[in-house]
Amino acid sequence: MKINNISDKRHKRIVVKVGSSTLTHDTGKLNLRMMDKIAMVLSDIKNEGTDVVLVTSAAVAAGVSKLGLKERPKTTKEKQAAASVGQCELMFAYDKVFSQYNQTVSQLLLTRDITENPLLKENVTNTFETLFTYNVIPIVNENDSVAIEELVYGDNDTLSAVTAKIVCADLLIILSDIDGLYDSNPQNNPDAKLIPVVREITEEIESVAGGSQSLVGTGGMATKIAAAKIAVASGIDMAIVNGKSPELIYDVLDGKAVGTLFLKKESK
Ligand SMILES: Nc1ncnc2c1ncn2[C@@H]1O[C@H](COP(=O)(O)OP(=O)(O)O)[C@@H](O)[C@H]1O
Ligand SMILES: N[C@@H](CCC(=O)OP(=O)(O)O)C(=O)O
Repeated sequence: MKINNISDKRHKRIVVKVGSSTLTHDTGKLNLRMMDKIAMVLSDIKNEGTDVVLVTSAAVAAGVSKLGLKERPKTTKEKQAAASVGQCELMFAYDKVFSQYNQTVSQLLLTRDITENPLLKENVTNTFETLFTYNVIPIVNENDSVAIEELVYGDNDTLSAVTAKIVCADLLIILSDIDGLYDSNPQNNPDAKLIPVVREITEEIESVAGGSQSLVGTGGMATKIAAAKIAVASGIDMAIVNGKSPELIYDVLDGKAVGTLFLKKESK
């Protein structure tokens, strides 16, 4: 069933965000099979002629594992150091999996306040646009050594919406550890029901979106709603789907009823 007009136009540019819980095993180590699946789908979509940006988390998780730490650090400086180690590991793994599909990737470490500084915004925009002309898939994470606030609150969801706004994407897809937004947190309520389409982000929608309960994820649904607000206000549709099946990205592009879709103002 087609639930939206997303598939009526060809997508010129999409941003896909994937969180730490999707990218790591319960052991805390990187889930390489998952990274491979994501690389395959995104490379395929790129081959169709759509510009793709990947916003990724999991630098801290990868660093914790590589440093052999027993648990995720509590202090900001330890998280920053772990992210610094883990970001190398993460990009090394992405470079390898994307190379299998003949795709060149690049790394951009951003802070979400870049839109507030015209010079920084112009520099970042120029970098993205030039990378697109080279047919590169840019891979974005927070600059965790610089953006202390974001590391503390852990919120790559907002950064993905800011990125989608900067590159003027048509669509932002957030891959989560859950099927989408429910009318209450399914971890606490087994009767919770999936909300397939959100046409307006009301107070009621905001009130059902809680925090994260995972050991590695941080933002929960609350930060995804914050991201959706930025996206829809910027004329960008946003979808939340389960990251366990990256093939769902094709379904979103085809306008099928998967996950939760937040419609931009003009689509209502
Ligand atoms: N209303 C809700 N619907 C769905 N998930 C919710 C809701 N409220 C809170 N959550 C929590 O948000 C989590 C998803 O966010 P998060 O833990 O940050 O993972 P990820 O980084 O994979 O997106 C869910 O697993 C769930 O525990
Ligand atoms: N930027 C950091 C933290 C971001 C974070 O935890 O976000 P998420 O996993 O999407 O809730 C990292 O890469 O580990």
